[in-house]
This record gives sequence, C-alpha cells and structure tokens, in this order.
Amino acid sequence: MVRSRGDIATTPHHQPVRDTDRPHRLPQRRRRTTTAHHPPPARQPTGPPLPPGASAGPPSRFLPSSSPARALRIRRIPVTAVSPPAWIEGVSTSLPSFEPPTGDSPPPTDDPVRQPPVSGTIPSGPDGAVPSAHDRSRPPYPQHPAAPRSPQQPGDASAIPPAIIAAGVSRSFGAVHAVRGLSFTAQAGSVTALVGPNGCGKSTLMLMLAALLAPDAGHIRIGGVDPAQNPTAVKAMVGWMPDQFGAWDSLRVREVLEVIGSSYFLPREVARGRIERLLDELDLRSLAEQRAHVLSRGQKQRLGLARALIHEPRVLILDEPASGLDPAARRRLRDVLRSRAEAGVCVLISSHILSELEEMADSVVLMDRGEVVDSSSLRDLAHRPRTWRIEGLSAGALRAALTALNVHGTEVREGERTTSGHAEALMALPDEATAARLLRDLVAQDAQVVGFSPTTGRLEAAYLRTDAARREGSL
Ligand SMILES: Nc1ncnc2c1ncn2[C@@H]1O[C@H](COP(=O)(O)OP(=O)(O)OP(=O)(O)O)[C@@H](O)[C@H]1O
Repeated sequence: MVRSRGDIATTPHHQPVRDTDRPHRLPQRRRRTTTAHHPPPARQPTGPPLPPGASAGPPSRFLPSSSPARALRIRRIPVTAVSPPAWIEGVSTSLPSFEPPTGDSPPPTDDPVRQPPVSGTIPSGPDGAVPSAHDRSRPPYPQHPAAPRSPQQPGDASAIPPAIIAAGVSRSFGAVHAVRGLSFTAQAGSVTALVGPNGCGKSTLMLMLAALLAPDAGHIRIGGVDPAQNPTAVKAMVGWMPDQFGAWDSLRVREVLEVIGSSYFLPREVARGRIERLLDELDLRSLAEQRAHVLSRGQKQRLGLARALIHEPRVLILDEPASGLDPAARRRLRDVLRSRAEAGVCVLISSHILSELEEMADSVVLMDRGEVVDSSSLRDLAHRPRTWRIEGLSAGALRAALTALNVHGTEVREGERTTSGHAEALMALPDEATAARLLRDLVAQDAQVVGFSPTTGRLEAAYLRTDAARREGSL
C-alpha cells in the first residue's frame, strides 16, 4: 500500500477523498484540452520500445463515448497506511520425493509444457535412498524442461493484443525504487492476479496503469492508449479501486453512486439502472439510504467496487479489494469479477489472500522488490512441484504400499499423532499428473487411502518458491 500519494480531492460536499480515489473523468469531446483537471504527468517516460501490439491509437471498443466530467477541487493532505492482511503460512518442503516404479506407467503424451523447478526447494529423501524427481538420469515421469522464469512476453498469449501492457516500467520515490524495469501483460476477458510481499510495488504499478502516477521510464498501454499521452481516455476505460479511499461520509450510499455516475456524465436513467443493479449485485441494497460514514470497512469496500463498476469499464484495476470482506462478500466479489471477465473485461487484482485469488484468477504475476519474478497461467501452475498429504486408515498399510512402490524415506505418522486421526505422510511431487499416478498406485496397493490433497494451493506454492517467501522465513 502507498503511504502518501499526495493529492486529495475535495468533493462538492467538502469530504476529503484521496487523489487516487477520484472518479475517472471522461475525455473531452468539445474541448481540446483537459489540463486544468487532468494535468499530464510531470515527467514524460522514456524506456524501451513498445512490444508488438502496443500501438498508440486505441481500438475503437476501448474508446470512451461520453463527454468530460465536472472537475473536483484538489487540496493536499497526508494519507495514512492501513495494515495488510496476514501473509500466508509457511510450509516445509523438506520431504522425500515420489519415485514410482520404473516402467509402471508410461508418461502421458499430452502433458502441457511444464515449468522448471527452483533448485533446492524440493529436496530428495533424507536418507538419500530415493533420488529426487530432478536428478534421475532416466526418470519414468516427465521432467521439467529448463525454461527461464521470465515475465510473460507481450503478445505471446494470444493473437488479441493485451488490454494492459507494461514494458520496462520504472518509478522511484527519492531513493526508493518502487517499480524497476517491470514488464507484463494482462488480457481482456481474464483475471490477472498481482501478488507480492508488502512494499514490492503493486500499488505503485497499479497507480501508473490507472493514469494516476507517471512512470519515470518505460511504456504503458491500456487498451492501446498511452496513459502518459492521454490520461483522460485511460481513466474513462479503467475502473479503479484503491486499497483505501475516502467515502464521502455525508452522502448516502445511493448518492455516492449517483455522484460518480454523473461525474461520468451517464444519462440519469442509465445511471439509475446501473445503480439498482449494483446495489443488488454487491449486497448494498439494505445500505442504500445509509450515510457512508456508518459503513463498516467491508461495506465501504463493496461501495468502492460499485464505484469502480458504475461506468462499465473495459479494464478493472483493483488494489486489495478483498481486504475487510467477510466470506460471503468475498464469494460475491469473486462472482462479480468472474462475470466481468467473462463479459470481456480485463481484471487486474492485487491481494495477499492467495487461496481466494486462486479461485478467481486466470493468471498470476509475482512481484518482488519492484520487479516481476515469475508469471504463469493458473493452469500451468498444475505442472509445478507441490507438497501433498496422503491420509490412510492404517499407518501399516500406508507404509507397506509406499515400500511396494519403491518410495523410501517417507515418514508415515500414526493416527494418534495427527489431528485427523488418520495415518499421514507428506510427499513432494513434481506435478499434478505425478500425484494422480501415485494415488492410482497407492489404491492398487490397497493403501487404504482416505485423503490425498496438496498442502498448499497452486498460487501459494508458486509464491513460496520466490525469494520474498524465503526472506520472510516462510520456508
Ligand atoms: N508516495 C510515496 N512516497 C515515498 N515512497 C513511496 C510512496 N509510495 C510508495 N512508496 C514506497 O514504494 C515502495 C512500494 O510501495 P507500494 O505501496 O507500491 O507497495 P505494495 O506492494 O503495494 O505494498 P502492500 O502490499 O503493503 O500494499 C515501498 O517501499 C513504499 O514505501
């Protein structure tokens, strides 16, 4: 989160609102300049040439069609940081790897491309009797090809130009390099998760994408438009939800949405219809006539999301929208974002709640220290190593089955020592296909398996393999 972004807008009702929380105003139709209300970034970015597909002119479907919103007067007051949600728990990977019997099963021929393991995170068995899945000379199962862990290259995911392109983007605050030469893309019609530890630059990046902060270097395209050249058009395309924002406390919930709708110059009837739908969709109807200052944090978050959606943006940029939401509201958030993605919206969302991101995201961009350190589709994360928990009715039956499968060095804990009451074993497996074959073989050996599942989600496992997780002591 950003501790001090500077500008705060004051509404006609004189309620302080963060600069980053101001409604995006639509581009001018009649007037040629908007500099009075949308000054261009102080510094014009420089950087590497744009990747393919990053043309300066916006595709027509991204172009706004409305006239500009009224200006909000601006004054500056400091912004206070709020604590982020707890970071994820650590998981030990000091576990033996599964080595199925040679010749037991042919490797599947339709396995998609695998991601490379990070050396050292999936060690071999403690007694050395079982070679790791990565050091066998002729493994019976597919190995991970040595692909570089590099950020997605713009244009390689689809023939459709990405809705968000960042190429070599940097931004510093004095001596702090918040974002450093960062490149990534996000596609229309998908949810992209932005994940990384506190202070890694997520909010700074999002502010630049939303045309609210100028990069020092690099290039950004939102729907083909450069925020540095045409911030007004970008703001019209983007629905922005900051990690914290002023709530215009004296206004009622419905009035807040009406003000935002009018700031986009939505026709009154159009705005009214959208407000009614959003009140239902975000479970705000019972709060519609409440003044904003009585809302709880989670209710304000829902109102913030409604504000971001009111102009039906083509790109949604949401900074920790799930923080403060109860479980039902989080499910609702997931449904809302999935429905927008299915309708063709590009959704970029940051969060520390990886299990929930996993349920709604199509792809992930992992950041650390201002840089992208990894990126993948959620599907491809299935082909990465994870730790699996095997539960059985009998420790003896589980041990015997593992021995018969030539798996040595795996500790099988007796049911008296586990919370489930089942015998348990933990194993590091290179991918989900291997896990499926191990389960099949255990069942064939009558291991009395009653539970077989990964100990972490795909996203969490990917995060745990980053330097950030190691620094935090998660491993
Ligand atoms: N306006 C600012 N002035 C000075 N430093 C800033 C400013 N905004 C951000 N920073 C610094 O830039 C770095 C990145 O901050 P940013 O808020 O982008 O991180 P983040 O990944 O969003 O963190 P979190 O997960 O805690 O929200 C941090 O070191 C932060 O202190």
